[in-house]
Amino acid sequence: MNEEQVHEVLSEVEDPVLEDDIESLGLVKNVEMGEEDIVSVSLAFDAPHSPAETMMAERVGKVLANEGLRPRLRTEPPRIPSKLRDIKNTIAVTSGKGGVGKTTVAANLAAGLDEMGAEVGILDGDIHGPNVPHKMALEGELSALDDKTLVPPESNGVKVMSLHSMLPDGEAATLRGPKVHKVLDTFTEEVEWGGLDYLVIDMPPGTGDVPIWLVQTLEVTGAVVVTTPQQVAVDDSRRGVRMFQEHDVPVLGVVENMREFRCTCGSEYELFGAGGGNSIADEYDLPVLESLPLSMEMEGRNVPIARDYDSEMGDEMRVLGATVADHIGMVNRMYVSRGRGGGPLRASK
Ligand SMILES: Nc1ncnc2c1ncn2[C@@H]1O[C@H](COP(=O)(O)OP(=O)(O)OP(=O)(O)O)[C@@H](O)[C@H]1O
Repeated sequence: MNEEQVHEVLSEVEDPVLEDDIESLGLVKNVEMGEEDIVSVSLAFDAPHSPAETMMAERVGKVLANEGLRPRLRTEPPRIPSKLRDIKNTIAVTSGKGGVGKTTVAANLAAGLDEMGAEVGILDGDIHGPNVPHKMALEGELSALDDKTLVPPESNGVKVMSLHSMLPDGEAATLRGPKVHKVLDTFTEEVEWGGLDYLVIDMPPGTGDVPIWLVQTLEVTGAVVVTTPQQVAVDDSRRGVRMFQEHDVPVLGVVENMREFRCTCGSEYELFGAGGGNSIADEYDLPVLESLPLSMEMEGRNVPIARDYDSEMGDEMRVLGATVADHIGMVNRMYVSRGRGGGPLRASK
């Protein structure tokens, strides 16, 4: 079999999200026949552990094996330029309003992706109220390799970079002007992440100077917008969606948090109304990535519930990790096949 025939065989593999075959989408970057029926195929996949990309890679392996070939698969990143060294994908988690669970979702997204086997970091971009360390029990402290390189502490394998680790308690809230910019520069230039599949950024709430600086400076792969069902939270989230769209950052979808109160007695109550997540998702043609209950299990936790395999909420947070990875993969593959911003971001599920 020659390389052209291999390409033909590969056109049997469908991308279930983009609804076309991987050859037509331009996702097969290179095919090389080697000795003893070994065929090396390089695919433009860059969302490690995404269920959709894992499934497509398995299918590629299968169709080639059916032809008597011995496939060796490689992935070739789509090369969306990144300001941060060694980071494949950056995911901004944002909310229009404080207190809706943005940090909780960011911490659990990071933990959920880590549970899938990915290399993950989290950047606490909420510099005036850095809360990430409280939600992720840290092992060790921030250390320095030299005067220009900081090594973040870890939480169960997730690297955590927060202003909280750099400043005495309470000092972050008083940072102003040039000092804020110095801190932001440190975050982007001096942290040794050591090769990540995903960096989750817990964005400051709202659409002020700092979030806009982060969006402009870090080449964000995709954004997740967290809202509660109330109308005020939804109104504020709209501004968040628009901020990302204005800076050409794909919004992956909406997470609706505190949808209803789930009591340990088994009953459910809609304390904050209903439908907020759906209304913003419909308005901007975005998917609802996950709809999470208000759960008593979240009380006083310092380890993300995504680590807990006995909890229903833990299952939901891990599903969120897989869904977000799939949407990041979709953004990257769309970038390869249609160019950035080339089409609506709704997965066909
Ligand atoms: N689904 C949930 N069920 C119960 N409690 C929750 C849920 N999500 C978040 N919380 C709790 O709500 C509080 C606010 O959450 P969190 O700090 O994540 O919000 P935030 O949007 O990041 O707020 P801020 O803008 O103040 O940083 C925390 O005490 C958190 O434990």
